[in-house]
Amino acid sequence: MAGVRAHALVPRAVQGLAARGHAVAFLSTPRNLARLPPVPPHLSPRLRFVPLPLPRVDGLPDGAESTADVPPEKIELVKKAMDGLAAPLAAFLADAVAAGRRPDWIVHDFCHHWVPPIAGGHGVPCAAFMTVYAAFVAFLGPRWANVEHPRAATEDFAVVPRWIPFPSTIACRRRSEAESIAALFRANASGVSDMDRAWQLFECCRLAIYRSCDEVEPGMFALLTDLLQKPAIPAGILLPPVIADEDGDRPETLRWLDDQPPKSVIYVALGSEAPLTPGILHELALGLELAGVRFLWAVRNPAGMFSAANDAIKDELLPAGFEERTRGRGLVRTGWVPQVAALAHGATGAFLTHCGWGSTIESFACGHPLVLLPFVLDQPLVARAMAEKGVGVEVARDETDGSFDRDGVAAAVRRVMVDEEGKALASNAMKLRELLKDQGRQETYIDDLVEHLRRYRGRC
Ligand SMILES: O=c1ccn([C@@H]2O[C@H](COP(=O)(O)OP(=O)(O)O[C@H]3O[C@H](CO)[C@@H](O)[C@H](O)[C@H]3O)[C@@H](O)[C@H]2O)c(=O)[nH]1
Repeated sequence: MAGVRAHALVPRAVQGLAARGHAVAFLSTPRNLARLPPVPPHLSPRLRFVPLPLPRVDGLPDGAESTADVPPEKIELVKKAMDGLAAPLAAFLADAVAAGRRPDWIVHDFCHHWVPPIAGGHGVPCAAFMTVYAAFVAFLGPRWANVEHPRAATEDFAVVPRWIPFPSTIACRRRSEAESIAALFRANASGVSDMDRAWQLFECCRLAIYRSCDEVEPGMFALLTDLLQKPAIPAGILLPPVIADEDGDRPETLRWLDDQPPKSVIYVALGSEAPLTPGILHELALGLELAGVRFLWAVRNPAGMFSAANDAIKDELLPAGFEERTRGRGLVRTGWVPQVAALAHGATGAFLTHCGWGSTIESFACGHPLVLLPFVLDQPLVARAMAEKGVGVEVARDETDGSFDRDGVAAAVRRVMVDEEGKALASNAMKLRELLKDQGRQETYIDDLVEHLRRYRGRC
């Protein structure tokens, strides 16, 4: 499990298994492991992080190990480099088996289609862990459904797939959205299409685990079980805990929030994979300026979130004079921002999000109304679902080319933060929070997952 996904998931999912008495080895690359929260001492006897150095591939910047470290056009190179971990994983597994420590399961990310054959050679079953919106997996569909109903043109992704048996609005609305999904079906610089990775995985794994739950996506797991012909297990929303003081040092972003009035700030972040151009960042900046509200903006450096010289690059990313004109009511940060803690802060009142599934889930915990600015993959489908739930409004876009402008940003931000409509959105978001805040209920999803792992371990 690479990068930002692991950062969000390790505390609840992996620690949740260790807390139930299971020994867990968490394999990832050194830099991704270093970004993870430390293992609590009471779990350290059962949970260990195992670093597998990432092989070099041409064109991948030094030190890049996750999608957050590279611009969108290099994301496939991260997958290609990750594919080079097949031999180290095989060696790790062979050693474990030889030492009498054969794992009961390997649980892995969607893109590692090479894991099940290696695991199968040692008689170890695999489970795929899907961190995207589960409905998106149903929208993509299994291989057999795509063979029966081929989707060749981008227009084919603008309609609800025939294999969704109940009334649904799940379809792309704009050409740019459909194009990003159609691209998943084509071979890319990693040498394998994303759909081939996912399909090979589904065909070989025994279970598919989803970061979701019935309260958020009712009916979806029965459909996925049916479509993919293997149990679809919701693991719950796996909210990471709020860590506000890292090593006792309160981050500057949180100190800035401490000085703002309650619920006055919109937190702005667009995740790690949205294809951001200077034009997009400028319109977003000018829209925030026009909206006239307080904001905390975690800007992803297009060169990679962890690039050095993060602050120097702001001059290139932002419109001239933007920071001076918004000083006092806005803060822009280009490095890592503790998003979960920023969202949970009392000064934050709304979230402008790209609708990545991780960010969307994190918003549920705080009951924030959303300004929806989706770009690619599952994000447009998540945005539509959030708008249908009445918890957010989407930034207006040109229906043909998908572009947006500062006026659209300002209008959506004001609808959520200033206008009367914002109160209804906030109230709906709080209702959703109430539905999901039952930690006992969320823990039963992990208990059910453990039960499934037990039950399906011996089956072929
Ligand atoms: O400065 C930062 C930047 C990110 N994060 C965290 O990083 C994660 C970002 O995840 P997400 O919101 O899912 O965004 P992406 O990284 O863009 O997610 C990719 O993967 C998701 C599934 O895992 C998909 O839903 C998205 O479409 C795809 O872009 C979240 O937990 C954030 O809290 C921080 O804490 N601080």
